[in-house]
Amino acid sequence: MSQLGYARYGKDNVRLYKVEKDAKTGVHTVIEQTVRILLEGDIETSYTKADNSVVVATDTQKQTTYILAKQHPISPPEQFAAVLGDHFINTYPHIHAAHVKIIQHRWTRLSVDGKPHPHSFYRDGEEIRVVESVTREGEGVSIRSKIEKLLVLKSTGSAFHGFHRDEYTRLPETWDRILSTEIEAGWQWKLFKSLEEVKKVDFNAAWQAARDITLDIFAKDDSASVQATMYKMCDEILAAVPLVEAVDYALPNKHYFEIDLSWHKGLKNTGKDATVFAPQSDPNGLIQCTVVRKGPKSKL
Ligand SMILES: O=c1[nH]c(=O)c2[nH]c(=O)[nH]c2[nH]1
Repeated sequence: MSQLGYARYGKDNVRLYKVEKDAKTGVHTVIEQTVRILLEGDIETSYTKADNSVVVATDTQKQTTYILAKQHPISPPEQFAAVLGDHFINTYPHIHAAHVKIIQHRWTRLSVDGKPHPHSFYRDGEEIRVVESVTREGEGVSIRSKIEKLLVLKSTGSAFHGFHRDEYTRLPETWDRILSTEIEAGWQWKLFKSLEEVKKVDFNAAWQAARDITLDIFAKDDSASVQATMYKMCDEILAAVPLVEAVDYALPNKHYFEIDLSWHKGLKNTGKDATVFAPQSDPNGLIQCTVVRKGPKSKL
């Protein structure tokens, strides 16, 4: 009558905190992550025959996360994701693939009396660093790194004109508008054949470059559209990180509407006189793209 089409299972929302204490200086470094593990393999009978003998319990996966976090660095998260994936496919012969997602939360060192404090940190925004990896037996590790929830706004230096017009078009052209978005940027690494290959890569430098490029272009570009600005970001990241195969962005266009206040004593608040705006929570534009290195034309 029926058969299992696809299955994977694991532990989600494993919260992890690790501190490194420099014995000489007394300086602590802290990392907080949220980990998801999903395993694939010869696990059909656990669904179809109530056969739990093939189940590596999700609690075991959680305990393993803690143990490997103790035995290995958990930063950069790309490498820890690969360590976890490697463990599951090499420890259990019937497990053939491990999907690992790690969200790294921000703990930024506090400055106190003008000096970096040795053991105090603060959350300087909701931005997260995300890694999604798949370790597949006999193939290697596929890794995608991401920046998410980085909220930015520029109060000028953005235009939108020359767009297609027809009888459905109401939007006026603008040469000066507010541009705000919550940055979601991803970069796909070339397939790594082994954990050893992964360990040689400077993922932190790539993350820093992607973040710097994103913010630099956001601020400096005389933006013709979200589309044109995000393409420049992708292009520069591809140039800066040779091991990256593709860069993608998903940018909501968070609109700020002008408010006509002329009904009140002729108050001027439109066009070049606009200073008070109404931020919109919805709807929002959503502009996405993936940019790859030049080669045979890909489908668009
Ligand atoms: O940068 C933009 N891209 C669009 O596609 C678009 N559409 C729209 O209404 N405003 C904007 N802005």
